[in-house]
Amino acid sequence: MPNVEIYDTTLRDGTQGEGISFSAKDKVKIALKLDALGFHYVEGGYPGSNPKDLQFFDLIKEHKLKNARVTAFGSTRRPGVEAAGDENLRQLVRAGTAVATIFGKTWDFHVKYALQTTLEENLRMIRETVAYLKQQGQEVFYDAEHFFDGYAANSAYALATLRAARDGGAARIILCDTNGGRMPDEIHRVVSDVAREIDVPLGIHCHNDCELAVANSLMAVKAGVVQVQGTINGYGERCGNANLISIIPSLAFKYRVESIPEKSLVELTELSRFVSELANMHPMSNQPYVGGSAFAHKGGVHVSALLKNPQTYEHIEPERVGNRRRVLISELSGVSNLLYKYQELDLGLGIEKEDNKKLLQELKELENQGYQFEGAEGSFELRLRKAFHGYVEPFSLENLKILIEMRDGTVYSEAIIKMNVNGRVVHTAAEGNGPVNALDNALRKALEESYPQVEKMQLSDYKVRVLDEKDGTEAVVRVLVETGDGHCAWGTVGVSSNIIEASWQALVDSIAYGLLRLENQDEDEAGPGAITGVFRGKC
Ligand SMILES: CC(=O)SCCNC(=O)CCNC(=O)[C@H](O)C(C)(C)COP(=O)(O)OP(=O)(O)OC[C@H]1O[C@@H](n2cnc3c(N)ncnc32)[C@H](O)[C@@H]1OP(=O)(O)O
Ligand SMILES: CC(=O)C(=O)O
Repeated sequence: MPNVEIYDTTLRDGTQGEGISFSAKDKVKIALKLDALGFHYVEGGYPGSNPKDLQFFDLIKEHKLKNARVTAFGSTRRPGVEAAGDENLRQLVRAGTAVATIFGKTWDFHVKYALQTTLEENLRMIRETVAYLKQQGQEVFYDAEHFFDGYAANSAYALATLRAARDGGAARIILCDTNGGRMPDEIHRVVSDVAREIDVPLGIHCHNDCELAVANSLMAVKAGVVQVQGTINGYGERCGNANLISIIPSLAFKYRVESIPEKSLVELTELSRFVSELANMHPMSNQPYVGGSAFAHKGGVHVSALLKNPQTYEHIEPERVGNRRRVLISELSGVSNLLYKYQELDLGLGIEKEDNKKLLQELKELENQGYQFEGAEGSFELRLRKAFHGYVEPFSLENLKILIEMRDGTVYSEAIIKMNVNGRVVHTAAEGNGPVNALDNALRKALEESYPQVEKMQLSDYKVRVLDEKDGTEAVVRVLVETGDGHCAWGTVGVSSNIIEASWQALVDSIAYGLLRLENQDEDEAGPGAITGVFRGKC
């Protein structure tokens, strides 16, 4: 038995978040993933709301889940009708889940204004709905909506609503901070009070409107709840729900409270990214535990200590949640950042202290001009190799011409380049959707005979940032390019007051770095003695 059950509502409350919508099939994929990781409950949707949620409940029946119990969500019956005649409840029963979770009103203010019924009728609605669903063979969880607001306004009535749920036969009563406005000390005090009054196992469901949903959920566990409801990445209505991706490792590592099996914790980073991918949301880089920046170290002072002992600036080892440590190169770096990178890239042997200081100064000077190596590890490594390992790009530009022509209202772009590729002069031209695309096409064309591998490299992101807007169209721009080969991705940078030149620098670095990666991969395969492990980027 776990100490705390994890109840995931990504597929219901998560989809109440702005911009979040899953297809029925994607919902099934998420449910199966949560099941595989040992989540205890997966709330699949609101069957009384829409056909897609009903479809999910049909689809999920085709799968045998190993750990999770699927639950369906709905409300208490409408005022003045029989539970058996309520359309929402009919759909809830039709969903055919072992568990039904219903929400009901706790706050007298809501009963009066939202339901527009009497306090007594609300108590009957709660008790009769729970009892009816139980009679239909479902285990019933009762979500006490606005519990903490209701308790603050009229604690006697709020407790009476919980007793109505208990009398109807609820198996769990979940206290909800629906508006997300309550503070952690209050949550602890109120949950402790309720635990003394109500003899049904309690749960917690918090929203994040004061950025406290995780803290409030942890306080509720401290006060004795056995179930925590929340969503992956904290998706949900308004500012979101309690983020299970933070709650689960905090329970495990900070409080030694078991929830999902310990072996699943290393999968949390992957789970977070899997769900953000299906939700079509950018992963949040500063997300605790699993974000790309959660263990990214930038300040030289931090990196210096980290090299001596990682615990100096990390609250846990990143690998425990499937994340990894990163060190960034920037104007805030010290020599320690370089030393860390050398270790990471197996490149540092024999570099003198003075040379490190010189390279660091050069990097800081370049950052002052507008370069940014944080997102351009490819460009950084090329500089490192040029400075200390005699690296020379296998190609160089001799001549470049860009033609832009407006014909019959359409703009045509063409790039003509003359290059030296491995000592051979190559002259090519290519068209493109715009001058940068034409440039990219011409560069690839020039290289394709000597380096057919270039075909595998695709530009996956291209960002231009104007560095000093007040200079208008004369301003210096920074171009950041991300390139991938279907397996890994790497960033490169270019800076100039001419956007074409900045783009060219970033493109050249992207291809040169891609070739270097492949070359070293081949050498890796060639066996011991080869230069190893060049790339540590996003794979
Ligand atoms: C705290 C939460 O997050 S609860 C979950 C909220 N989630 C959603 O609302 C998403 C899904 N919702 C829906 O698809 C729709 O709102 C439906 C199908 C549930 C209802 O649609 P409609 O019948 O058109 O009603 P509408 O959405 O306009 O209003 C909600 C109704 O539910 C009633 N209601 C609200 N809470 C409860 C409750 N606990 N028990 C019974 N009725 C309730 C409201 O009083 C209102 O009734 P009214 O139409 O008589 O004024
Ligand atoms: C039940 C629910 O989603 C809430 O109270 O926020």
